[in-house]
Amino acid sequence: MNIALIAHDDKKDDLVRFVTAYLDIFKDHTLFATGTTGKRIMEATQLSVQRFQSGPLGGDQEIGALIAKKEMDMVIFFRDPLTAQPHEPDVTALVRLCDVYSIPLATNMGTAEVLIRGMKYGLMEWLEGNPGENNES
Ligand SMILES: O=C(CO)COP(=O)(O)O
Repeated sequence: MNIALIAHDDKKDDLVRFVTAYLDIFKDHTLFATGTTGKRIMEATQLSVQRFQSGPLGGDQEIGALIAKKEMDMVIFFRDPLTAQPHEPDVTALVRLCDVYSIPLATNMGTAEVLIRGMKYGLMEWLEGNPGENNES
């Protein structure tokens, strides 16, 4: 599966810890990330991550473009609900595209745990190879 990993600054440590805890799962998937998040993950793990621009410089939109092209299967985006982001419209657009294409999206650790455990037990099979399939028009 193609998985996007994104975290706002105050949540980056949490995401690095999360990815490290589930390394045995993430290593079998193709990972994408916004610039700084991807750098942090690669520094902390042996994982290869395709990095885009930093979020404020367009990284969220680049990941959104992959969703629109049906090339993304899951988004794990640890948002910081307590800090205003200069690129909030980009964040909203990314979340919206996940809804448009029915892409599983975790915006916090609790939901991410459920998604990753779901993957482990094969609950995401309906998605494989068919991102956004149910929104074909
Ligand atoms: O701002 C972000 C998401 O909106 C994340 O971007 P970075 O990973 O480059 O910090």
